[in-house]
Amino acid sequence: MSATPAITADGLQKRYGAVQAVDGVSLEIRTGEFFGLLGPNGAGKTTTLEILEGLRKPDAGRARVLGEPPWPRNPRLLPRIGVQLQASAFFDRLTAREQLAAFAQLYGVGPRRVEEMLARVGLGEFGGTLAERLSGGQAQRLSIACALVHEPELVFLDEPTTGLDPQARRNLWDLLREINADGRTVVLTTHYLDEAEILCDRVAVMDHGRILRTGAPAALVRALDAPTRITVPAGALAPGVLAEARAELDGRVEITEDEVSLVFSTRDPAPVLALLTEHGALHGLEARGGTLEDVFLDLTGREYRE
Ligand SMILES: Nc1ncnc2c1ncn2[C@@H]1O[C@H](COP(=O)(O)OP(=O)(O)OP(=O)(O)O)[C@@H](O)[C@H]1O
Repeated sequence: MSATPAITADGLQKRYGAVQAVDGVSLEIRTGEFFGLLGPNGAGKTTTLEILEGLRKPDAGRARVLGEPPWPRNPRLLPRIGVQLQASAFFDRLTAREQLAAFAQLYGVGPRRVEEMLARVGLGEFGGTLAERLSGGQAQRLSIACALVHEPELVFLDEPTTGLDPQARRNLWDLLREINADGRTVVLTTHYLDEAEILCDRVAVMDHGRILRTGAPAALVRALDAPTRITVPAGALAPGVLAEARAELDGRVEITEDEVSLVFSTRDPAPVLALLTEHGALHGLEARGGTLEDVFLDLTGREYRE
């Protein structure tokens, strides 16, 4: 990883009428990093991305992308960055191959690269299919191929997996990982917590136009010091044992039971595990630490809604 950041932003602002869409965003994205802007709908992720892509002028603040100002539209940057357009922006009545070839031509890239890219994104057999006939996942792959056809160092992706079924999302995650493993810096926006957690080296958690926290997903979760939830099937402990445990662990462990589950919530799981082991109640045990959902709740005081 090079020491020069791929992107820096300082105090970015953007207002649309009464809406302050971006409200003082500062960030630094390292070269080679897989970076996520994470937040609920309307958090200002797309607007921030568009400023970094050079598609929108900020009202205030300063951005540098690969050492260059992205605005006004900077011709030195265009060959070095890839911007994934929404699938709906495809030209009408073109096949997947023709669509990609049109992008390749814009960048002066030859036809061999078009075939390579089709294969690379798993569309090798669909080159002759009309873009409008592709499935949601295939269309996303084609739009990613269009963003990559000129081999950019830095790729911007705006909610690349929105609307896809779980299998298609997983397949696309594999592709995105490969793109990053090639050495490219990847910046994506997402409102999916699991996606951010699984893919991103670091995320910026956004809400109401501001970045609330930036860090590696695991580090953000750890810093929260959220309790561990240990769950076993309801009835795993006899009522007498449970009553005794409640008395003994009072103040250290919160114990709740409904018809389905017996749940222990604690920052000190050892005595709970010892108790369950002693009573042969480990069958079906699940343990879960905090998640980015807890981080969001902690930062905003409200539940995260995708
Ligand atoms: N062109 C525009 N004109 C007016 N308001 C806009 C425009 N674009 C975005 N907004 C508003 O600015 C705010 C931030 O929008 P933005 O699209 O950046 O958020 P987002 O986090 O990407 O959300 P989403 O996932 O819904 O796209 C929202 O309140 C949105 O309604």
